[in-house]
Amino acid sequence: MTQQNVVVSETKSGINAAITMTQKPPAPPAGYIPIPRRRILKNLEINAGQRINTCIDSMRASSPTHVKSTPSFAEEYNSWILRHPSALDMFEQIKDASKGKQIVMFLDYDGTLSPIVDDPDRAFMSESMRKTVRKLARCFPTAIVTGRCIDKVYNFIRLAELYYAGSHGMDIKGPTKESKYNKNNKAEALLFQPAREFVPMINEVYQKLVEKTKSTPGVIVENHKFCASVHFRCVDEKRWIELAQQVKSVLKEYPKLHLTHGRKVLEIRPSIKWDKGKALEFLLETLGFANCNDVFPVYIGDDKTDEDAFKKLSDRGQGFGILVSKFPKETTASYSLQEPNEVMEFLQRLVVWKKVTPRSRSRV
Ligand SMILES: O=P(O)(O)OC[C@H]1O[C@H](O[C@H]2O[C@H](CO)[C@@H](O)[C@H](O)[C@H]2O)[C@H](O)[C@@H](O)[C@@H]1O
Repeated sequence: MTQQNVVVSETKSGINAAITMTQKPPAPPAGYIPIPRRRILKNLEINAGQRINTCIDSMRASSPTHVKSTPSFAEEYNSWILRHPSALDMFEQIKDASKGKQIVMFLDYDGTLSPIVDDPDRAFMSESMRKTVRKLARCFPTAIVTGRCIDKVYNFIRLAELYYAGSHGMDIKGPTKESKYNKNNKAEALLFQPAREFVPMINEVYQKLVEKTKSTPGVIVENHKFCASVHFRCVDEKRWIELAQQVKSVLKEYPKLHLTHGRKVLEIRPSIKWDKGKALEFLLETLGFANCNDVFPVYIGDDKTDEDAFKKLSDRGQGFGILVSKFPKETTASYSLQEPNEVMEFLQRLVVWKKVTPRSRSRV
């Protein structure tokens, strides 16, 4: 396998934070009114408290408790579905919009191809979903874009003909099985890891997180090689503050890492300018669609981290995003599907359409 250049850029905030902690404060300017040290410390405590509260708010937001039968929910849902109609209901329009263009499929895993379950190690994909994705990959170039590390997601999917972008796009690999889209196994050489230098740090943080959170019942910590996850789906809500504090106390030693939130999961990620949106763009370039007008990328995902990819498509003005959700959520995706079963139906319809569409009407 060949390896492409490693591009790593760090956010200023992480570096600044490190400098602030080690440097002596500069001399006060003329007219400077000294603030008592006690008040500064108090303010720092308030800021730290606010940060924990923000973290707790995000943890709650990742697990909304909607009462579907209330009139206000119905009203909110009806207005949302008008803005993000079902991709199944809009299938004819989607077909029309993509005619003559090369569809490229991007699929998130958890909550999109497999239903959300309590134990991340048991998030199995159904056999019918696997068959559908296999057929899909015969019709269109298809990539899995996931927060999980490639090895874990591959164990669930087991389809060698797909592109994989694991660890939130920080680990990109091409198909290992020859297909229509990677003749002569050219794509097999593809390996792109923009956060490679963070692997030892993530390993260290993972071990510290396991140690720090072991007193919190229900917590699961996962090592995804280029990032780590702390699951709180099975942690009693009364202990969320304690858990957020444990995680933050580990992270404060690592200014080059930052925290994001997924579905009942805290994600620890390197502070580099890379996300699922960048991974999508990279894959389109790899497939030869860098400056192409006749490409039609479709990204299906259910989580906050998928928004980076939805936004990328919206910025490019190409294709569209589909959010998998039963509940109204703020999103840049154009369409929606309620659950993995609907995703499967949508993919099956694409396959059937592709098979009956004369060659002249679609690009491949
Ligand atoms: O990008 P994704 O493929 O959606 O991965 C995001 C996270 O997915 C997994 O966690 C989620 O699914 C679990 C199994 O259903 C569920 O228990 C958890 O609450 C969800 O957040 C995965 O375990 C994480 O590491 C991924 O970051």
